[in-house]
Amino acid sequence: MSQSPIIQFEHVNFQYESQTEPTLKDINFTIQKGEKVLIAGPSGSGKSTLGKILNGMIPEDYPGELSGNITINGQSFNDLDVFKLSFEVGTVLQDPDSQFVGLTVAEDIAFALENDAKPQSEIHQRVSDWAKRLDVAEIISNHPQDISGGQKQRVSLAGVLIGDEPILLLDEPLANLDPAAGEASIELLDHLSHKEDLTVIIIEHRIEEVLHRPIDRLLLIDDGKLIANDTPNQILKSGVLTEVGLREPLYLTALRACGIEVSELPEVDELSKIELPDNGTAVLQWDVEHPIQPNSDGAEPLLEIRNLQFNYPNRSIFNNFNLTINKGEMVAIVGKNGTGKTTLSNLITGFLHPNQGEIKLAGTNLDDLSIKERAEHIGYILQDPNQMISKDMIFDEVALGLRLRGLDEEIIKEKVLSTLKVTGLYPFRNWPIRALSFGQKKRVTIASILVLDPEVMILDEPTAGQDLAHYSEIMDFLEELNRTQQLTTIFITHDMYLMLEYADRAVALSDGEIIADTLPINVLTNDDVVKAASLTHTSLQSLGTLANLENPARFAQGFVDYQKEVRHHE
Ligand SMILES: Nc1ncnc2c1ncn2[C@@H]1O[C@H](COP(=O)(O)OP(=O)(O)OP(=O)(O)O)[C@@H](O)[C@H]1O
Ligand SMILES: Nc1ncnc2c1ncn2[C@@H]1O[C@H](COP(=O)(O)OP(=O)(O)OP(=O)(O)O)[C@@H](O)[C@H]1O
Repeated sequence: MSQSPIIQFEHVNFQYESQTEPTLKDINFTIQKGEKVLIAGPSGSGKSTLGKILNGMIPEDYPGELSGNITINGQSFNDLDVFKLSFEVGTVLQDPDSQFVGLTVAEDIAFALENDAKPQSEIHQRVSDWAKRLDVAEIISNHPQDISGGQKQRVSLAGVLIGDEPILLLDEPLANLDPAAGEASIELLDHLSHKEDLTVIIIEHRIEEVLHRPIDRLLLIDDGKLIANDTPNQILKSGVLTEVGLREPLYLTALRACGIEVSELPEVDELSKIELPDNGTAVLQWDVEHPIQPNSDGAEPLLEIRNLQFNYPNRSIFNNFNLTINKGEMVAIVGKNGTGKTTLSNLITGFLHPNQGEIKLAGTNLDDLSIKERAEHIGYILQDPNQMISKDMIFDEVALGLRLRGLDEEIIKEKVLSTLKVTGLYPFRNWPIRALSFGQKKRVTIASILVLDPEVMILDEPTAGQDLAHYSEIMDFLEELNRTQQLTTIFITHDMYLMLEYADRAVALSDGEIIADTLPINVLTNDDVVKAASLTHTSLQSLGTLANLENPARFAQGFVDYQKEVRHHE
């Protein structure tokens, strides 16, 4: 890494036109050429706002008051417009949908090169190389809307990496990727940054996943201020991440729970660098003292899928698929990007129709119900909140379904406000939705379904883009509904901790087939399933292995359960 600044912020403030307070306050930092920097911070702290300044969307698309000095690759920000900046900064946005310009995946990946008027043969070659590297070659002719969420993320990554800009900015690049693909992307970025002197800036909540490969520096933002700017090692030791409501790597939380003084260990930013005091006796002792509680199962079938067959015009997804979800269960559906999880949800909610087979809810064949009637019973939260939102104001969005049901306005108000409270949105009740961060928008969509009291909730990646505090708030709330009202909950997730923490059953899919249907922990103990479903082991398991425990996976589950217990008592 050469010591020459590529990005410099001096006393930068930014206030959106519609806000009364600045969103970024006196931000100062320098990023050197070739550095790999992680920007983290709670939801709504201003991370994406900072990203939007870097790529010129602020002030171009989001007007407001920007002050201070910014230099990018030796040029003053004042001399750079969005067009000029696009040669300096390649961006992968948080919401890949808003970035697609081509009619096919291939066109989309090629866009930057077409713009540079590169020869067609070179474009072809490079598109096909990048498509292979990001595992999207198979869907290269699809329309960008006709691919899965994780595939969209990979396509936008390919479309940016192909452009060769000196600075790469990625806003939540891991949000929709399956765990194995997430690791692969981080490895790819690491490889590129070593080889090509590329400066990489990653905005992410998922700190542990980003630290899968070394990061030079971590910038921590809280409430619009830069509160830490240091090596990951120093920041992790300080414990500041949990103080601002972010999730530190779980192996560190586990070490602290075992009574090990993390701040006294020399290097903690990789589990493999940690030398456990007394050969891990403290971990062993903790493990013995915390046996896991067996789950009780009550089996009253609620949702029954029988002999389901479904294909898209050019692709078969399900062939004789069978699954029963029982009343009151909290089920996680996990598996590789593009394996059919969202398709399955769309078949249940009626947005798609099976070619063969049937889906029943409490004995009623869902084919007999319209989408609207199904929606009375089954709430569906999409991966991308922007696809669900139709109103300008938060209150109106959450009230929409109740108004369609013709309820009295007083009752609507009461229900909406109480739902806004439990979803943590009450302070924003009079805000326009466009002034919310991505994570906050996601909560609005959850609120707008919860307010309708469904019997089954299907959530596609409920916690993607959420910081730990909001993630726990939403999931604890769903869990409480599940416990007290027996609300059957199915969630699709790529987050292995989420699965361990909240699901009482996990269904792992691969190529449209169920390859495991068992307790979450059993999914992670079976190496064949982990591989086929593109999952990863958790660092808690690796810590268990490091401490020579007999059953490291059981330790992981024990610790996750323990943490939840502790949180409930706080
Ligand atoms: N278009 C906008 N207009 C007005 N205010 C906005 C706009 N976008 C964001 N904000 C304000 O800036 C704050 C920070 O938003 P930003 O998207 O930068 O947060 P973030 O840290 O990236 O959050 P998340 O992790 O949830 O995506 C929001 O809470 C909101 O107050
Ligand atoms: N409208 C469509 N037309 C054709 N193929 C589609 C369409 N929608 C999805 N596909 C393909 O069907 C497969 C399953 O997609 P689906 O969205 O169900 O996957 P997923 O398991 O939810 O993935 P992810 O984890 O990335 O969200 C993918 O290979 C995708 O490219």
